[in-house]
Amino acid sequence: MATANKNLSEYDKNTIPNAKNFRFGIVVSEWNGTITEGLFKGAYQTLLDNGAQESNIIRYNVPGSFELIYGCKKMQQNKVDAVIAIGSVIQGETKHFDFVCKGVTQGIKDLNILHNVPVIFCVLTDNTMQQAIDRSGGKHGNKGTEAAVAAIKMATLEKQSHS
Ligand SMILES: Nc1c(NC[C@H](O)[C@H](O)[C@H](O)CO)[nH]c(=O)[nH]c1=O
Ligand SMILES: CC(=O)[C@@H](O)COP(=O)(O)O
Repeated sequence: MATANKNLSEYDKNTIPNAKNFRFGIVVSEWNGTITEGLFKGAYQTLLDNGAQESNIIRYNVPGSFELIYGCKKMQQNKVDAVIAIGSVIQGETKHFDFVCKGVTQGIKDLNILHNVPVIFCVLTDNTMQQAIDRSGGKHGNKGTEAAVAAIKMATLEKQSHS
């Protein structure tokens, strides 16, 4: 289902475990900063809305989405229960968009395989700035909200897998 048919900010609060005992890391790319800050605000507020404590949310900044891989690897070492990787990649004139998107996708996938701390993919890969605006608090909602819900669910899964 395309995002256009599903608002990214909509979720059933009754299906979300309470996050009060979890620690979260959020790694934010500085490229397209107005977009990534919107994504961060959505994710941060959703974590708080579902019981997370401000003192249990750690933020790192990295220059661009490609550096999310290293930043998330370091965040995984912070005794957090889940990591959210936030970036905004927007198509330019060249194929660089393809390499950045593929690189960060593969890198975050690898981190989920190599370490037992889930890393949530909150990286917008848009053709235009308007598409990014629409998905970071605009008409299609906020992918940061979606990512925070995923982070809480995956932190819960990881905890259950040890019990
Ligand atoms: N064009 C975008 C980039 N490019 C920068 C790379 O992510 C990386 O920081 C650079 O290649 C140095 O390693 N990054 C984004 O996040 N968004 C873009 O649209
Ligand atoms: C995703 C990118 O790296 C891209 O925005 C850079 O723009 P360009 O392809 O015009 O160099």
